[in-house]
Amino acid sequence: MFSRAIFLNNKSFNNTYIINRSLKCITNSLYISKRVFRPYVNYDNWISLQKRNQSSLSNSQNIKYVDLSKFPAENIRNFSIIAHVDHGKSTLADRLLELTGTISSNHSHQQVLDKLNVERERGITVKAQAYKDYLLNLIDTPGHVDFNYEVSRSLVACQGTILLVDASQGIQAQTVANFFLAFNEGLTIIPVINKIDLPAAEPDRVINQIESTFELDTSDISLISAKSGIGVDKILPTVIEKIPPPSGNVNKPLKAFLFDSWYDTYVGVVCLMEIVDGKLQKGDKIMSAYSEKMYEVIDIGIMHPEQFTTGYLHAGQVGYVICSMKVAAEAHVGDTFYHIKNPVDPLPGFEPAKSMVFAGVFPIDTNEFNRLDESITKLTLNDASVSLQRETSMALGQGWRIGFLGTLHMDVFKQRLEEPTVPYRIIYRDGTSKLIRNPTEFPEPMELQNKLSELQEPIILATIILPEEYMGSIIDLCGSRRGEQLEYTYMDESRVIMKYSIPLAEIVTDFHDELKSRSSGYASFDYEDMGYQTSDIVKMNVLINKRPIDALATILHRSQVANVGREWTKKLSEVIPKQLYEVIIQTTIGGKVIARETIPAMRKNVTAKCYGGDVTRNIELPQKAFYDFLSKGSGNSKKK
Ligand SMILES: Nc1nc2c(ncn2[C@@H]2O[C@H](COP(=O)(O)OP(=O)(O)OP(=O)(O)O)[C@@H](O)[C@H]2O)c(=O)[nH]1
Repeated sequence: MFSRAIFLNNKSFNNTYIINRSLKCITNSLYISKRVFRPYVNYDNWISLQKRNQSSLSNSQNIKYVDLSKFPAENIRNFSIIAHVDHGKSTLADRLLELTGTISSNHSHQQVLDKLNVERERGITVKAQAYKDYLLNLIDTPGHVDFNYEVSRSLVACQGTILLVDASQGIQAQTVANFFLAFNEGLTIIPVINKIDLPAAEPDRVINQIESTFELDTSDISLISAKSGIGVDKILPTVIEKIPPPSGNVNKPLKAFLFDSWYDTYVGVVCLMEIVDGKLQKGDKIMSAYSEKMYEVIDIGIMHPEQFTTGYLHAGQVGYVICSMKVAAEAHVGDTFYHIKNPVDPLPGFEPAKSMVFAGVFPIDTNEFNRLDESITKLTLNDASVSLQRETSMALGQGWRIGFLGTLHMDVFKQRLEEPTVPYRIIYRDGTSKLIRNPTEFPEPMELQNKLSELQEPIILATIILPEEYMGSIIDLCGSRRGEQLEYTYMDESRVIMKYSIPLAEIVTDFHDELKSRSSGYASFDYEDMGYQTSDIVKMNVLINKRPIDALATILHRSQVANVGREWTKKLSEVIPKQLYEVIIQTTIGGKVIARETIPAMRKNVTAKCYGGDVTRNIELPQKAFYDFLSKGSGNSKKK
């Protein structure tokens, strides 16, 4: 397994692995392709796509000229499509763009928007379409729960949304989550049932679900097949009729709302903004309400579907803005921009991005550090929501601790990372608190005793939708992950929605896979942040001949200590080769030994000598033993 390589920035780094929790679990291999290297670059920006696939995109003659002055606010509709994964959002978007002539109906285009599925998970784009006398801005939203905040911000830029539901699958967990995000933003929600061409389609059943779950009016619901085009022509007239125009005032001071950005190698950071009030034009000097940094607008226009310069955007319009922003990290989703001489109150709801899942990354060959460092730094340049910290481990040398918004976000960086960490919170008696993302930051026993008030861990609210016959098995699963059932309701005669509160640490690994396998793929899952909750968490140390191995320390719930402790000592005893002296492996909590294994010495006489003196002096735990230990799946041991 050590022969595999990862590729960052298209360069090969042999023997480089991504390792969770500093060292507890090494994955089989890490393959970061060039494509994943820019994970959240928005490839719906077709300039990027053209570079990748010239033949299918050489239709620039199809781009129509758009004169923005012809579209007063009442003729603008800003809308989005929200759906569970695979319910047909991209196919419908393609179809709508074809209908308006924004892209050709040439089949080579089909699913162009979907070619980079991983990247698309977070892709938020605006594709402006001129349709009759209307300018329709289709604002694409990320499809995954990790980006709930990003979804909610991109919905802020819309006045309405199409809630797309697959006619054969019905309402799924992300349909529910996305519905409530749109509902909470006060958007007009237009339900649409897709895939009616499928033999398994049950539109009547899905209509019932939509009525009972969301209480939406379905009297004139559109039944469509985005794939074949059936019924799609009715959608845009419904959008124009039902969704209100934006209500901004062009005469008020500028208020521009940033809801997405990406990094373009040629032009730097491209921001997507909605002009809530006022007018923004090329050459204007603007300021971020969050960072108070100043920028000058270099280019501005709409996505049609490529960047199409208009020189200005006014109230109600949505488009791209290129200003003198150097790195994506300066573009904060939800931030408000104003003219430097005319500050305004920022729009409510802004939250700086917060990482919830952390992974340690170390090169096996330390000579690769600089090259890997360069590539990882570039990665964070492109993705404002990745956080990066240098980390040094005694066992592994220099590496990085990379923070992600959630598990999918991390998956883009790394296809499968077995056991990432979550941030825990320490509350001190004096009322102060601290977040810890790394077991090395966990307070020492003395500090715990003298200063600590409580320890807390992040909790999520899980929404699981499943056929009733799998309830027992999923209830068992949630129970084994310290989940607490909050409610369950029947969506129709055979499908159930269950709500659970579960510690985030319990779902970041294989929860989703396990849910799928226990329900034969029928259960769907979505989650939202529920904040922190008091928890009996402890730090477990691993000692080799009495010396703690920092990279193997872990934070876990007290209920898991006995099992994990025993399993780890056993696994380590299997992978550490015999030495000239006896090797003692222990797992401890606050000095108390949980489990112990002994590897006998190769030769008795040497053992006696070493063991009698400084037991730590001669220990040279080979790195390979660590990797073997980790690759044996230590990370999953908690779950067994
Ligand atoms: N039979 C049928 N298949 C469809 C229809 N619409 C989409 N599909 C197929 O469903 C699959 C998922 O469609 P996408 O448009 O990629 O779905 P999506 O919601 O964008 O998926 P994500 O990008 O993963 O969020 C693709 O294989 C489509 O070809 C339809 O109306 N009928």
